[in-house]
Amino acid sequence: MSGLEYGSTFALWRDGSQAEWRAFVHHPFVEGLSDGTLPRAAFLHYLVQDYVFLVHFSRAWSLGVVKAETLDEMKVCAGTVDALVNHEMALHVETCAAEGIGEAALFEAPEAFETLAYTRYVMDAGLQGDFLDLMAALAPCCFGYGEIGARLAREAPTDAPYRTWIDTYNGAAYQDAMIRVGEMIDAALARRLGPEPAHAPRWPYLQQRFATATRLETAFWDMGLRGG
Ligand SMILES: Cc1ncc(C[n+]2csc(CCO)c2C)c(N)n1
Repeated sequence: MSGLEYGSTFALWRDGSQAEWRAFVHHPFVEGLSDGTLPRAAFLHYLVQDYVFLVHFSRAWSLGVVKAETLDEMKVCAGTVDALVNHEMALHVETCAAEGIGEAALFEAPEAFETLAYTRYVMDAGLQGDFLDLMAALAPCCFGYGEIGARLAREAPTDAPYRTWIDTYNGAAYQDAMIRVGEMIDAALARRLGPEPAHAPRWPYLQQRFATATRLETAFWDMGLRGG
């Protein structure tokens, strides 16, 4: 991958956190999704926690609407909230329903510390900081799953047991939405930091937020594996 699929800011952030990024996108949990060796119990444990994660992530994207400075930023953030609460969580609800776990149980699921740490870190980035701090903390989730979905769609066998998960994140709807998020983030940085955002004094702080959120993604996979 050239790293430019989701915009130039993401490419810079990813290059600035290479070790953390690799640990996230090549995690054993991801390789298990690809070759089908991931235990079903680990997948379901992950999926229940991911539902809780998405509830709080929707709140964080809603904060993006509050912190936005342009209508385009509001549109992308509001569109992501809509996609999450009205569409994306359906993958979780349907897969869990097939295993006898209802939506009320999902909503009530006790939150793992890893879920709590990651979602509240992102929320705090947005509350303490501004729109850019929030986007730096949200970016690994968007582009990481986009990258993983695209790679696994190429590498995994067509009849892989976790194909529905893979196809969801490799799907055109998801990939197009992430491209749009990447464009919006590039414009948001240019607007606030000028044409060379990486030279701005606060760039290292944004890079650090991206790195921390990436480490929290890795911890989330670790938590999934322990549930197996
Ligand atoms: C732990 C975890 N990280 C990332 C995603 C993927 N994701 C969650 S919210 C969102 C934004 C727009 O849809 C994306 C891409 C996930 N499901 N679970």
